[in-house]
Amino acid sequence: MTSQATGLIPDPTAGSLDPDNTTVAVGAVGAGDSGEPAAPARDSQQRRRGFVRRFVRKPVAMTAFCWLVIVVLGCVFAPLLAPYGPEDQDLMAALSTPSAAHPLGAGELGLDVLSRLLYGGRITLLGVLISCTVFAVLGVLAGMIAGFRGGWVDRLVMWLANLAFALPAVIILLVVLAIFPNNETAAMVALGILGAPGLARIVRSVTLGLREELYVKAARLSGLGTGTILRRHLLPRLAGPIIVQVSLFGAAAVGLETGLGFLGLGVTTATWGTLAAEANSRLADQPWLLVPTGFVIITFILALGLLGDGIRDTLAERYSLQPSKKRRRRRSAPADGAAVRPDAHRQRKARPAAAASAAADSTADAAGRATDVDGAPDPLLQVDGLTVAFPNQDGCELTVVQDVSFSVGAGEAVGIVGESGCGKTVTASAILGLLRGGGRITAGSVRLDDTELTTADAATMRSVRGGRIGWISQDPIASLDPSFTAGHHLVEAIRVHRGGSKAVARQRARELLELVRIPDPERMLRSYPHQLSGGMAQRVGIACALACDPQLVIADEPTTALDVTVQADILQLLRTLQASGTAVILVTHDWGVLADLCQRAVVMYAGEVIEQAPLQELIDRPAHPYTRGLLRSNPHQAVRGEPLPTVRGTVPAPSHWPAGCHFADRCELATSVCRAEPVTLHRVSAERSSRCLRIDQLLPRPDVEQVAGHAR
Ligand SMILES: Nc1ncnc2c1ncn2[C@@H]1O[C@H](COP(=O)(O)OP(=O)(O)OP(=O)(O)O)[C@@H](O)[C@H]1O
Repeated sequence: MTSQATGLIPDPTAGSLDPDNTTVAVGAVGAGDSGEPAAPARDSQQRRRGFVRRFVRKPVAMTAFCWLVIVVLGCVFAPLLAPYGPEDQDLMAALSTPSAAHPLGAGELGLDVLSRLLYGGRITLLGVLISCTVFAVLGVLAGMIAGFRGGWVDRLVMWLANLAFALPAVIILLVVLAIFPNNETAAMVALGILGAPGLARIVRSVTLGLREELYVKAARLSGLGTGTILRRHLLPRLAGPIIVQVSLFGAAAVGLETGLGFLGLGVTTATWGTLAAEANSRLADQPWLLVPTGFVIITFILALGLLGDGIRDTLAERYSLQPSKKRRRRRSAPADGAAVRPDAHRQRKARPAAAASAAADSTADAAGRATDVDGAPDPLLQVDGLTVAFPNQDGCELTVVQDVSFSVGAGEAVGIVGESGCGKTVTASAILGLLRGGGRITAGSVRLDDTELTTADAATMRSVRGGRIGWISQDPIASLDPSFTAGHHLVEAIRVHRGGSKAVARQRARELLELVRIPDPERMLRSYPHQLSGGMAQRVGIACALACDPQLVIADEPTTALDVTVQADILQLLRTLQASGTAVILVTHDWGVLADLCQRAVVMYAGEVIEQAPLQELIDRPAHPYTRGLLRSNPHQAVRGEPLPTVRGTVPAPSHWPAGCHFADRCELATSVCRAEPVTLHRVSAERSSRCLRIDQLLPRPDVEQVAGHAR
């Protein structure tokens, strides 16, 4: 079962993955895909500008930043910069305005205002730092875990957050200071804890959105653990809101710390707060004293807010450099189209039957390698009676995929086909153990080679995802984290399973890019997702899926988002991959794509497998009225001037599945027997099975070998 391990990856220097060399040459595709330089070159320049260059162009944020740096450095280096010690007295200069000896004047007993501001700032800023650290660590951790995990963890964290909100913060702080008199650290820690639920709520709501991003799913599918995904893929996207919230909280903490000092509740030594209190007490004698202290406190708070806004805007610009979906689609067309086969479009339009036999022929060797003496493929993947349910709004579980059984032999390509909502993606996700939204496998089993996946622990599943099973997404650009280069994605995917140094992983990444026919791998390693066309991004996605020589690749509508000419190349790549010995599950609702690649098809309808058969047989003689209807309504077979036949009605939602045959309400052959009770999948011949009771109306008698009992 590990046959793919070494033989899978042909020598990249051979120039092409194509086993029969009948199609695209490396140079051709390479030229085509590299024929998209204009936009990437511009994007590349924009990228190089980087965060710092964009930030320094914001005069307000830069001024705020400089002022904060000056104040912080002044406080940190107070022993070096301050002309006097914080308690040094110059009685002759008491309550004086600015002079050469005292640049900001002197307070009671001739204490130098500038020196006390610098020394006092050390205590104030340390308190603010402590408070912000507690606020950020607690808020970010709680928010990310609640948003990412969901379920009871989310409910618990939100319950605690609501509880914290309900507590009167000022009273709690006064209680803390009563327990720890003049202990400002305790007060600032308490302030951080009391503020953290607010940050947690914001982080949670952003995380809830981010966790549904395809690139997060892709990271899980490549085997990354939750901690790594949170740290590497979510935290950078959360940085904007976190920075803004921390800066606002920092400003509030400065205000509170000085307030405590002003009220005499903080430390007794000089802080900005005690200085303000002193100045306030001598307002009638020397009003000037309030000016420097008030100025520093107010401008520091203001600068924190402006800095937060500036950083947030700069981060937002970084992401706004990504093209819109529409632009992505536009870019995927001409860039790749320039050098694809002239007959690509025609091939895509080819009748499924013709393409099916081509697929069968071109992959006969691979399939042959994977068959035993009886001609039955080795079941690399065996799915038995898989049933999946999701919690519905009433808190009950609703079954959305029911009793799904099929197998995939080593090196075999199997297509799962059906209308939207039939359960294809849920089935694929269940195989990978990645059901979102509280979904769970309620019955059945999934076995990969010798590993039972439905009962495997988290560590085993992480090693399976991205290791033994690769995944190719339907939206290649969205599957790549916009914060990272293609090289980073590949190196990450390689190292998570194989470990080793970055240099070795990068070399392997380069080889993988050559393998998927990317003409300038070095440049691609440095490219960000927004710089890629759809076709290029999909090649990178395929390279990621192949990173650890998987036994099986699940491709979820891998060509749906691509231009038709690029589709042909991606399909060719998958065909070649499969011919090299890797099994492929292709999730699709496109017969053309299916026929291009697969030897067998599994047809799903309303959560059930309703038919499975070798592709050519299924196309020639469908054994279920739904398959027949789907094939008739295939747009590739449309006759100009004639309306395209359709299957009337729509797929019923899982909550409205009929008691009997799920297809009965749309079926022209259905009788009362079909509606009476559930219909099981029964064997039609050695390699075929169907869930239809009227099969004798569809197939000639000799084909109907056996119709087993249909009642459950
Ligand atoms: N998180 C979820 N919570 C509840 N129901 C879900 C969830 N995900 C999917 N479903 C339901 O499961 C059923 C199958 O959905 P699935 O996405 O697998 O269909 P599909 O055949 O892959 O469709 P498409 O081709 O549009 O992707 C649908 O009825 C869908 O509403």
